[in-house]
Amino acid sequence: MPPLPEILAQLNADMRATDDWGDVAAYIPQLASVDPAQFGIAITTADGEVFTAGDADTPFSVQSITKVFTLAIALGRSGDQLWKRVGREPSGRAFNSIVQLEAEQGRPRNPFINAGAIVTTDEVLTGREPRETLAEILQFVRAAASDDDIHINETVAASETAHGHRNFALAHFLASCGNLNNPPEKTLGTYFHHCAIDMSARQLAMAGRFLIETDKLPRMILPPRIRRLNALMLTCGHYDGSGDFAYRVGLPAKSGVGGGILAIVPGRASIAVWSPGLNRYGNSKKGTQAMARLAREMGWSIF
Ligand SMILES: NC(=O)CC[C@H](N)C(=O)O
Repeated sequence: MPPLPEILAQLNADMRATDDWGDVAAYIPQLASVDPAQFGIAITTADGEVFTAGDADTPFSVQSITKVFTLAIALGRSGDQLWKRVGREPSGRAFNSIVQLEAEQGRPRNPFINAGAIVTTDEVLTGREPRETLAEILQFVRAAASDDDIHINETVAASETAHGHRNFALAHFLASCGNLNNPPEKTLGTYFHHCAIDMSARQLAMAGRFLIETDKLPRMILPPRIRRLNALMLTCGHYDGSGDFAYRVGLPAKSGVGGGILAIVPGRASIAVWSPGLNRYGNSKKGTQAMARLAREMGWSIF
């Protein structure tokens, strides 16, 4: 097998060789105006090595990938009590589905679809102000990445709020079912802001290290919880494309509508890939292709 830097350089070249980049998210202008023809990848290993290729230092909107960090904090705060409010089954529906939430009386299917992440955000927010909650989330992400240069993009957050009709519908429905502790506007404001964190692929791969489960790195959460977060990423991390991603790649992973994907190779590595064009499930098109090839070439599938 060629060394990892060579594999990444070849992957980067091959991803750029075709122009089927997919379509960027169009629901807010800040994402709609991103050039789809970009690709970056970063890998951090349990041994502390970092490998990158392509646009690995370009910041992008991590969006739903922050749901992993919020869930880790919510579980740290509330433990298994959280599961009274949100389930842990794959949704088989779009990430912003309204119909499923009604059919299931306001208990979202899992913490990685929008309704579920609104609930975990609400849980972390309970008893605090949005400012403190966002500071806690940012602090967690920065500590995980060993990098203080990670920030919330206020323009993206404002735009999410201005265009967030569907998320408002989900939050109000949750409130009507008694599954929101805070006013919908307050919880959503916090949710929109943590989704609006910008990171590069390098920063995201670094931030994912706490999910690797190894004695070689500082521990941020307990091993049983790491395993459970990984299980949820595998089964629910790509919305209604989760089965397809598990089939093609075979790694626990979480995607965001900004075109990022964070994948974990248990015991070995954290991988972040970014390419803003999306496939029909709203997951990065080239990012998924690249992950599939990398996992195959490195023999990294967990199966
Ligand atoms: N899939 C995503 O990344 C969705 C996150 C986005 N902020 C939303 O709420 O719609």
